[in-house]
Amino acid sequence: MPQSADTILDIKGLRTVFRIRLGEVTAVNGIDLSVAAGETLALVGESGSGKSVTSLSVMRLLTRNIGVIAAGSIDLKRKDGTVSNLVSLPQQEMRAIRGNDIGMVFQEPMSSLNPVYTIGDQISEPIRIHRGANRKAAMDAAVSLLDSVGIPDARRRAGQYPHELSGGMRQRATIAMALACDPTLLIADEPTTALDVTIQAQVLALLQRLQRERGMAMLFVTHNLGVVAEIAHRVAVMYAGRIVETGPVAEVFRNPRHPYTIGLLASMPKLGDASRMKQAGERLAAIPGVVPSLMNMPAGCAFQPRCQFAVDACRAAVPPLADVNPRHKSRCIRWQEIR
Ligand SMILES: Nc1ncnc2c1ncn2[C@@H]1O[C@H](COP(=O)(O)OP(=O)(O)OP(=O)(O)O)[C@@H](O)[C@H]1O
Ligand code: NI
Repeated sequence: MPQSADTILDIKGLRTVFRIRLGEVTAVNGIDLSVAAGETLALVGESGSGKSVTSLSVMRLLTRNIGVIAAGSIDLKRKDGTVSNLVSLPQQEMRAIRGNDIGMVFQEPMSSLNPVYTIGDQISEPIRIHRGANRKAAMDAAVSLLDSVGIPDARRRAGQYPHELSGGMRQRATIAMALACDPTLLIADEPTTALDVTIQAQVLALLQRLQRERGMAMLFVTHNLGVVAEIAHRVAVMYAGRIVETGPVAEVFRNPRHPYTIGLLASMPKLGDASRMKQAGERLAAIPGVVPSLMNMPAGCAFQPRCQFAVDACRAAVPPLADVNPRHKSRCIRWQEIR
């Protein structure tokens, strides 16, 4: 499918490997993904499927000398309209892109916040660096950002240190920090997983509102299909480093065409049942069997040992990503038969 003019992130053939003592593991094994302006793409899958390694590859935050992008391209349309292939940029240029063209929100807000600086100083810092604003103007911008992410009494909060804020308020502050320079792309990796259930819903709603208002592209990593249904336009389901199904959220949920997606959906708690939604990660174990070890992958389709539909051909070769329709793809040779 041709890329639309407003494609912000365009990943092609990405392969990311880890060179560890026992050898090499391929955590991301040739994935294609694109996210347009104004669109949220969710990456979903069980623990270890390669979601975070994908987002770390885009941010070029892989552990140096251990995690390596071995193949593929990651084109990012930047704020000035130019397109850069992030794979080939030196780290020095990536530092100018992170926090400027790409905003980042992680699971644990304290991983983004420095405990020894006030919230206001931390949010105004990128504004001073990337925009060249003076101290006063940058602080005013930080306070207005804190206000826009729903932090009450923003001026006073800006003068406080991270430990003086609740977990939910801290995550709102990191979101404000991520948005400080008006990024074209927001990458959120499990941004609500560490929060209380009621706070989770509020932070999700906040991210959704900000994504819409700012027309950003958002890459949203989660293991929770309930969250996908709430926030994303399109979904890519990952399994053992590959995308096994992708398409518009409504269509994939209504008409899943990969046995793994069908299993995930079957083990998903009912929507709106917040306390059970939080347990969705554990409940994915409702699919019999376990995710294969990347060091010891099964022959053919990686899901075949757990699949009730598997036939000999599934063990013979890795299935290609087949077109269910131009927007909906499944990496299952039996996609037409399964229900
Ligand atoms: N620093 C590392 N060193 C070696 N291998 C790694 C490293 N980080 C990730 N991996 C490998 O990559 C695989 C995928 O990890 P990743 O963090 O992307 O999973 P994930 O889908 O984000 O799972 P989770 O839902 O638990 O966050 C891991 O199972 C592991 O084999
Ligand atoms: Ni992860």
